[in-house]
Amino acid sequence: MDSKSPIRLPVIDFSHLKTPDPSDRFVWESVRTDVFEAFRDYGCFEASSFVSIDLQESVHDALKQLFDLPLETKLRNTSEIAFHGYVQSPKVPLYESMGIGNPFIPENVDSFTDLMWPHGNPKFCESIKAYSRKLHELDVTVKKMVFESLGLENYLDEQMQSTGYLLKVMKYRAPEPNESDIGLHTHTDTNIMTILHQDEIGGLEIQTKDDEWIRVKVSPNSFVVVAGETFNVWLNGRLHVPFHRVMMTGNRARYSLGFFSVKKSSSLVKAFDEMVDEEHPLLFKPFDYGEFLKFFYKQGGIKSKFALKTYCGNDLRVSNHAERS
Ligand SMILES: O=C(O)CCC(=O)C(=O)O
Ligand SMILES: [Fe+2]
Repeated sequence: MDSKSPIRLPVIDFSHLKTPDPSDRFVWESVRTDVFEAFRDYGCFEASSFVSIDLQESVHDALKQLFDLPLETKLRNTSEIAFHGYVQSPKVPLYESMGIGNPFIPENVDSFTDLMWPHGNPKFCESIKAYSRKLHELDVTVKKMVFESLGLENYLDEQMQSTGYLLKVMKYRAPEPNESDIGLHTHTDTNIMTILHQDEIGGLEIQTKDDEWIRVKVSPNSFVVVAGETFNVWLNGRLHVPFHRVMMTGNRARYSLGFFSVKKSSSLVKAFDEMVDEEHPLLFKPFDYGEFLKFFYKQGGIKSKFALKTYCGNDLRVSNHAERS
């Protein structure tokens, strides 16, 4: 048996939740408990049954069509914001990605589609729009559940106002026989939260608190929801933020998709006051997200494993010592 297969991420069924604010409190509260415990213990979970298999399939067809476009067409997708444009880098030779900012705004998907297909591609456009609406709904639902679990619901609206979104679509080609099988290096996500979906090739691996790697089971109908560093700063360390990576196997290309919620640049990230007390001393000093990203990319971006701790970690030993002296 594969040494990475015995443990599985918690699987949470979202099919009984009709809307983000359901009338059935019992279902809501039981899913909410599962979500919070999964984030606390694993930093992630599989959310099943949130979109239909038909929609998943049409989005995956759309991705293949997109990455099959000629390179010069893909390069038209440019942006000053990291990962919003076309990305291909010798640091991650198997990897290629493109991004659509705030994709639940229909005009943003329209202009991306026009850029790639000047004669139009209504099927691509409509399936990405429908998908983004669902992912946005899942994002809000999960955050509302985590905030409610800690009595922080009053912060939700304010935090949503200062959040931007990125739909990042990714292709990993199969490695040549002499190449490394690393699709994406071990990293944590520095943003608030990420919702991932991978196709049937698989390869996403998540590290547990006990440093064991779990190879995420492929499922056509589920997403992996991953807690990011920013979320953990707000909650002053109450979540686990998992290391993860992509390892390629076999000889077929892998397609995946990530819906990233990101604190807007030039907004302050700091722990909520209620999360800091004697038992939970402040772990991270308040910081500006845009400034942190500049530091992060200077350090080599995705390869710098403990970037946030290095940037703004509160060295408790030092501050305790300072208080004493
Ligand atoms: O492709 C994947 O499944 C993972 C991507 C990822 O972790 C990231 O872009 O941060
Ligand atoms: Fe990631």
